Amino acid sequence: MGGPPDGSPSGAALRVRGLVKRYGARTAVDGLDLDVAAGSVTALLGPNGAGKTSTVECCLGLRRPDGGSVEVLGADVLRAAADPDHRAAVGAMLQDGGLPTSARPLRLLRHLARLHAHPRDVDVLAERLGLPAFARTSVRRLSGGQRQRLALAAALVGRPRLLFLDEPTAGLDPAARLVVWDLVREAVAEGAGVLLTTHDLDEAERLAQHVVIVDGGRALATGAPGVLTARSTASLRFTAGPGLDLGPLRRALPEDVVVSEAAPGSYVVSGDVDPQVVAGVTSWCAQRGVMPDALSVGRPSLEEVFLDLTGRSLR
Ligand SMILES: Nc1ncnc2c1ncn2[C@@H]1O[C@H](COP(=O)(O)OP(=O)(O)OP(=O)(O)O)[C@@H](O)[C@H]1O
Repeated sequence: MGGPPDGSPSGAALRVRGLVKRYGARTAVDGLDLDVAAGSVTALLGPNGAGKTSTVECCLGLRRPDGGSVEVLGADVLRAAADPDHRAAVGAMLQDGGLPTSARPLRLLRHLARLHAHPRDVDVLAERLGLPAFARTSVRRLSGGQRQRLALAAALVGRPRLLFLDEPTAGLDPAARLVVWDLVREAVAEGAGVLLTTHDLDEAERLAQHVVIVDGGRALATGAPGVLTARSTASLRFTAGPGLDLGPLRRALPEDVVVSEAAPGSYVVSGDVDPQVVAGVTSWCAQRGVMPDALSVGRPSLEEVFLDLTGRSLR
């Protein structure tokens, strides 16, 4: 058996061009482009039904695309899926696990490690993910979070050069989340390319160098998290009692400035927010005896950019 494939000459771990996936009359993925560079994380973000899972399944060779191309470590995905060396170089942690239900966690990990040329140290990996606490429990009896930690260990144990992580920290406690993030960063530092699907924008901002926001199977925006947030204009936010009458404030501000109560007691002033607008808001507060709390002016978070683009929240 040869070593793991080195990837394409460009260093791309994954290259997707014009991907189309249809289920009967429904088009789940509609001409999507996607890149994962070696040694980096690309986050695929989108609301429910956006086409993320279909995309990942096409990239893993689990579904045949209806159009476009998918290159995995420099080879066409369907050829790569049929080649054991390529398969060994790709790790995946999927929502429905795919772990054998009668297996015991540590025995399963040791078995998987033996299938790879340069596996991670099973005991160290298991310890970090807290697997020894349920080493004797069969997969079918594990809790959701335990199964997830085992699935991540199984995806990482062979030191994959391309790693698919589908909501890796959903439902994990905060301490386990930090461990998962550390493990992902370590895999990336060793040169792995990671495609991360997540509903957690904080996770995307922390881990990803590149973000693709999808909806309706199409990319609505792509770029570094900082670039995506910098594209949007600054807004002013403050909290105060809910239900303030915003009519007089709207009339006091320029027409292109939008004032809204995004959630009860949480106010957003967006548009061309300049010093005059800030002064207009604070003097309106002063006239009404309103003490604005947590008043800030700044670029929106990735979460707000996402909401603007898709009109939907991720959660
Ligand atoms: N096997 C299937 N047969 C028919 N339609 C499907 C199938 N799988 C997915 N779809 C449809 O394709 C669209 C995209 O689904 P997909 O699961 O790829 O989205 P997603 O972004 O992963 O969603 P979620 O965040 O809810 O997991 C949806 O409209 C879904 O109903």
